Amino acid sequence: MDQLFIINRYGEDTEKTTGFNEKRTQLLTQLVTQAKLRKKHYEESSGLCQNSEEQELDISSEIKETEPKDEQNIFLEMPEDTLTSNDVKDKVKKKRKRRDNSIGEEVSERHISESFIEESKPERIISKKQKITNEKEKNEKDVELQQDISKEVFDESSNEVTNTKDDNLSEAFPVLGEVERKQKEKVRRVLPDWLANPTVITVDLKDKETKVDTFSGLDSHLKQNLKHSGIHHFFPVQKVVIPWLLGNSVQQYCCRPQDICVSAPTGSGKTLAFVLPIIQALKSRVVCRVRALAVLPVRDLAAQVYNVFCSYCKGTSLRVGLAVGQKTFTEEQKTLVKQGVRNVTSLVDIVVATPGRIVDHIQRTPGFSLESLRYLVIDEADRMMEEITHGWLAAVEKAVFKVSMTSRNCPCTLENNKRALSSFPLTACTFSHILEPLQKLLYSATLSQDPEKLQQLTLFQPKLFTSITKTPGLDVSTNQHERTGEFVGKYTTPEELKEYYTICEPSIKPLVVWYFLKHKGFKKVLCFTGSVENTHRLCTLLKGLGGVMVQEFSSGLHLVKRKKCLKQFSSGKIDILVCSDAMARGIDVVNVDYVISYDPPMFVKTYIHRVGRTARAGREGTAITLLQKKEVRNFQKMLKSAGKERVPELEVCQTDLESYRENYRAALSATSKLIAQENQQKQALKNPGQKKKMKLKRVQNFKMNGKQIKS
Ligand SMILES: Nc1ncnc2c1ncn2[C@@H]1O[C@H](COP(=O)(O)OP(=O)(O)OP(=O)(O)O)[C@@H](O)[C@H]1O
Repeated sequence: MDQLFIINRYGEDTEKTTGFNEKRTQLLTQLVTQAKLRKKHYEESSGLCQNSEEQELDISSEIKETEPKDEQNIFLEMPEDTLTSNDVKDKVKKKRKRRDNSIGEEVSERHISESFIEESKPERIISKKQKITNEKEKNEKDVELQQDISKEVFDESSNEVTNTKDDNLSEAFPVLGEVERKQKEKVRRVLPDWLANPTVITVDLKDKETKVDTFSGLDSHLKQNLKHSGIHHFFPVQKVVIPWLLGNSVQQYCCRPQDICVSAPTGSGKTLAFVLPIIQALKSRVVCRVRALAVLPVRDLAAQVYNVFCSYCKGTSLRVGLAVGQKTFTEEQKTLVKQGVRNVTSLVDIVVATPGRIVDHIQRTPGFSLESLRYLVIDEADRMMEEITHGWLAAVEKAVFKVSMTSRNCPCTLENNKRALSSFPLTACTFSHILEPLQKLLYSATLSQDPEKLQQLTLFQPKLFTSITKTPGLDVSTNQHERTGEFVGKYTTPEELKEYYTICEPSIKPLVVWYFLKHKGFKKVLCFTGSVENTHRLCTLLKGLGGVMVQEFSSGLHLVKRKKCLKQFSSGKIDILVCSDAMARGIDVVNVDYVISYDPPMFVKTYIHRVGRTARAGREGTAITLLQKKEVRNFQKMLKSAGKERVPELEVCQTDLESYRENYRAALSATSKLIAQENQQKQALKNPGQKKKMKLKRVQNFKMNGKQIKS
């Protein structure tokens, strides 16, 4: 733009200015001689800066002569090349002053560039003028001459720059520090030793090597319960973690057992990997006290784990409690503790809870004690770490270590707690509960390695069990963490999972989902949307399209209804369950064949948990993500960050879709009307006046209908 402007400006000015050609020729001749002089001068390489300044001032005074009368206006708009001689002088002075004040590497850099600017200013003006003359053919010769000069001068200038840098500048301006800028090396994450050197488990769920019958360490009633549940072989994560925990279950009087973190793919049987060893370790307890606490992020997950504990505790005297806020607080209190005449006793050995509710009981349920807690299970550990800021773990630990942290781990320090013990009669039982150490067991399919978050968990000598699959092309080398900064098998997905993406415009996404069901015959589909609103809208639209059994699954549904819904889905009565991400984590829905991500997941963890609802326990499963064309790159990038190969595209035949378009349009308009009506009703319910009117209307309708029925 500048250049264009100058050309125009000079073009106009030259026409206005008389005798321009003569002056230009004079100027050019002057420049040739100056350039030659300078060349000579540079060769001698002395007094360079002074020289250039003089020349600059000479030339700028020449320029002033050629400038138009309307100087002020032009000054406002003009680039600095065309300033008047006084301005140029001022500028040169200012620059020199600034330059003198500056230090370090900046000094030398700025000086080099400024000296270049100073030297080349007149030449640049000339080269711009040259363009004007180029337009006018009569000055062709001048142009050629001028080009030669410019080239010569430019060559000299560049020579000068290097020369200046080498010789004169270093003398004139002392260079402090290095001029060269080194490229910063990327900061590489160094994992703590326990994350960098985990126990690696190869997850092959089809491996039938470890039979339940021959597995040592578990009681016969547990084995019976396993068989009742149709489990005859242990999955790899169970095969490794259960014996390790059982080995630790024997009380160690002088040392606290290591805490563990288990990272294994979705549906690989992590729940039984803590349920079985806990039951086995506690089954011979004498006094009923809370000895195991499993904390899960949401009510449904807690209820699921509670059911697993209950079914495997059959045949033992162990009792399990649930604290998730499903019942009223008083009702829940009654299931956890019993108020006696003189004291309060625990009614449960194992408690499954959500973080908020357990804190409530610690604070408000008299006699609810965690002082005997032996196992603290943190399932969906990465999600639970996010909740830690709410202080649930601190509250639990405070309740656990009420006696004193050291006395729990080492009897040698009991001396220090004489005062605490003096209020109790000393029995074997008193000592046993004090000596029970606490062990934290963390489980997740997407375990976080954020040191800050892990730090908050206050793990004791943690040990990591991680899983890898035998997928070809997967990097499973033991020093992988050195290159990627992540522990081996951080985001492992089931081997049986097939992943695809489908490109489609947002406007036809519902049609594509319907097409999969109706045209491709997909059954037992879980469809994830990004919000509860989208869930409702899609569900209504699919119902409108007809021909498929659709059900909405959201946190708005009552727990009983949700259970019923899942049952119907597993038995095949429902073709597609539309849900939000509330359902993505941990929920074990039997027989999900397809997972469709209607709205693409925002985070890789969300993706892993969503697709993990299928291909569970060694079954086959398919996951399809609906994407716009522009989203594909980011999606692939996200999966790459999880160590996955490129996911292939599943194309939808457009001509097949076309045949359903008419039907789709009708369903769309019906859906928007329906949703508008629903919104109106919701608004009306918010307004008390309207609420009364609607109630009256309903009563009237009811009376009318009653009369009609009677007649
Ligand atoms: N050894 C086994 N043999 C057959 N099925 C098993 C075995 N162990 C667990 N299962 C079944 O596998 C399914 C998934 O188990 P589980 O819910 O424990 O997985 P998970 O690893 O916790 O998954 P997520 O990370 O999604 O919570 C359950 O239905 C469970 O009954």
